[in-house]
Amino acid sequence: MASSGGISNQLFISVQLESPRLAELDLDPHLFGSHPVAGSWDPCKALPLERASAAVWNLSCVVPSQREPLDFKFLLKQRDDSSQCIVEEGPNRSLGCQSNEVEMRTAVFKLDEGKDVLECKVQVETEMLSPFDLAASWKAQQEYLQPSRVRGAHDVTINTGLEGSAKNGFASGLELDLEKYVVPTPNMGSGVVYAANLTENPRSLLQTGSSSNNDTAKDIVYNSTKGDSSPNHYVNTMKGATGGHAPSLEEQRAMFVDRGVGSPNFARPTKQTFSVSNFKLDSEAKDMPAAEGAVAAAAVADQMYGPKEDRKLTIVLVGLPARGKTFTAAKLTRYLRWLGHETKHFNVGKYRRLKHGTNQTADFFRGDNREGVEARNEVAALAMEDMLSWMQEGGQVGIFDATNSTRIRRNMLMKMAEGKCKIIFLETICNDKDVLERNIRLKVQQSPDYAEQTDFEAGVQDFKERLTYYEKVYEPVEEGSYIKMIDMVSGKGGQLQINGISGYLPGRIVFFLVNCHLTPRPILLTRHGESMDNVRGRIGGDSSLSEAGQLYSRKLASFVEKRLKSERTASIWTSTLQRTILTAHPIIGFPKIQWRALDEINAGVCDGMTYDEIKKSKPEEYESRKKDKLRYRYPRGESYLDVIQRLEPVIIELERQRAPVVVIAHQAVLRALYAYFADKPLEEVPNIEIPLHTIIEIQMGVAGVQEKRYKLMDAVHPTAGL
Ligand SMILES: Nc1ncnc2c1ncn2[C@@H]1O[C@H](COP(=O)(O)OP(=O)(O)O)[C@@H](O)[C@H]1O
Ligand SMILES: O=P(O)(O)OC[C@H]1O[C@@](CO)(OP(=O)(O)O)[C@@H](O)[C@@H]1O
Repeated sequence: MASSGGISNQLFISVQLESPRLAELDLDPHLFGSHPVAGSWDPCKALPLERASAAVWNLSCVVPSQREPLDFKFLLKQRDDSSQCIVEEGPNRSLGCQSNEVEMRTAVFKLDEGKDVLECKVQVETEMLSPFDLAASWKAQQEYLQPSRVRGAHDVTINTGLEGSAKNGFASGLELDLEKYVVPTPNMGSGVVYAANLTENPRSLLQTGSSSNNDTAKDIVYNSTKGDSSPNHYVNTMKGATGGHAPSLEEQRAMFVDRGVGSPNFARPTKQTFSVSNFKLDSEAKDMPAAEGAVAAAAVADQMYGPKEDRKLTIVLVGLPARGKTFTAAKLTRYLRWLGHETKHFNVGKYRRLKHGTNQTADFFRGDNREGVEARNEVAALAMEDMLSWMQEGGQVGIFDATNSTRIRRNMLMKMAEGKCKIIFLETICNDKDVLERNIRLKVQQSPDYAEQTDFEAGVQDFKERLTYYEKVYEPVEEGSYIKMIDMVSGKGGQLQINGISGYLPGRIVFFLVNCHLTPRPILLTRHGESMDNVRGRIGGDSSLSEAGQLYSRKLASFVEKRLKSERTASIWTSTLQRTILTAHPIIGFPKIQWRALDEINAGVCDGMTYDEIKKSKPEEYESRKKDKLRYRYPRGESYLDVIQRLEPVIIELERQRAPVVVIAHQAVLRALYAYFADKPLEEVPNIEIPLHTIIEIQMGVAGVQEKRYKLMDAVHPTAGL
């Protein structure tokens, strides 16, 4: 199978059927065939062609590249009675699924019990395309509202037309008001938490008790129930944290599995340093990279050849206030943690608030207020010290979040980091007045600095004054290695400039940032409808849907239609397994894209077995998985870590998309995707609850990520494993 970067190519099929008589006879052409996408030879599930002009009907669809040829035929349905089908004469049409082809055989239909013959001109083209090509093609069509072609192929137009649900007996009985289906969210909560509140707690300040105040100190409570007095045991209950999670003990302690990218710790944080000799000596299984392939290979190379300071990385944010520094820092932290890098976000503002209180007026930030400048430099140095100590204890990537807007400040940081870690400056620049105005208002709403300001407009005024003081002394970065994000969110000619960036991890960071944006849109995550294997308690496989699963597919179609009715465009992503394709089938009007990367965790030799059968016939496998479900790899199959690795392109593409996306996938895969959005530690991934017949809506917004859940129906057979 052809693939690029872990994404399998797809066979794009474009069909045209032409006859002036079809419309006269009130006949609608359809296509049905051997693949589930084409209805598995079930005339009820045949794909309708869309009328392009008086005599021409079109259909484009996508099937995964496969070994078996795709057999199909045309059939005609009477417009007012779709149960009356006329199948075309002659042998099945057959498409080899690996190449580009064109077929032109005329379709012949016998009408009126053979007394009349209808001939239609047919053109069938196939082409191998990547999911990216397809998404680009769809986007182009939406933007220009005219047919576009990507590498010569037509647009993706699947299940278009207004028949569909009601006509095919797909009525779902869904309530008009979707709010009726909302259920509580167990994790993220529906409120947005100001990202700075979730950053590292200032251990130097808390340990020495040098806090002079205040609200912030009051809000950081010692979690005595855990009986541990280390600074990591402070639970943040800051104002505004409505349902978001402060890093828990487990999260902070989470055994981050190094997926081996540019860091010295292979299996867990440890004070040991790495050398070629201890690499050889300590190469027992547990010290080896948890993931294999290119990622691990890059890590081995880095570990063996890279100078020590290159293996620790600090991203130092630079920029005027309200330029999205904290927002970007939090997002990058989440991404790197999800990939398995031990990453921490240090926010100097949090240190300032703890040491100097939350009620500082703009005056405190004046460039000629010597006391103010010294106080700010002092807390920056404290945060940097904390970060460097943490790195010495095994941390890999530190994100240092402050304005750092003068050269003197940056020089101080570089000096402190010398010989300890590599520094990359990440400068966020925004010149768009509208975006700035929105950002300023968001900051005054969210920042603990204004929590006690009852007059909102007075807060805005004070913040604007603070901004002008910063502007007076601001020196854009021209030194060292840097990434500049310039007007990336305004949608008007934004760009990313980079200087002196090298190495695997910095490269990934650049790629991630270039794909991020702020366009609000929902991402809907759902498992497929209940499958026959779910009913039998069998894992893996490629079974079709149970009756309950089919009902869910219809409810989901109705939900998508209602939820996305005001959207200009959206896309439906499925895996290449038929339970997700069948679940997507009733959805009309949106392109559907199959991703191999969304296929369920490969259970290898256990595929098709029940958990009980595994326990009885492979007790050692059962026990190993129970002990370490995250790292356990099924023999000839995959581990959760493998799944996360192959999902990275999916995450990047979800970040890049500006339109809503509906992801119909599987339990393990959705656990991994959800963990990214909910910032869950890797150790928790294999046990995250992803119930059947429930939609998890992730709202990507200007203030961060929010979650909402809709339960459309009960799951009959629970399918959580081991
Ligand atoms: N690259 C960016 N450019 C401009 N605004 C951004 C960017 N990224 C995020 N934002 C927006 O800026 C708002 C304020 O961001 P924040 O991170 O608190 O600012 P800062 O830390 O720079 O003071 C965010 O809520 C977000 O909507
Ligand atoms: O990792 P565990 O908890 O076993 O969950 C993953 C399992 O979920 C299942 C259901 O048991 O997913 P799916 O519903 O997509 O079929 C299995 O196929 C898969 O092996």
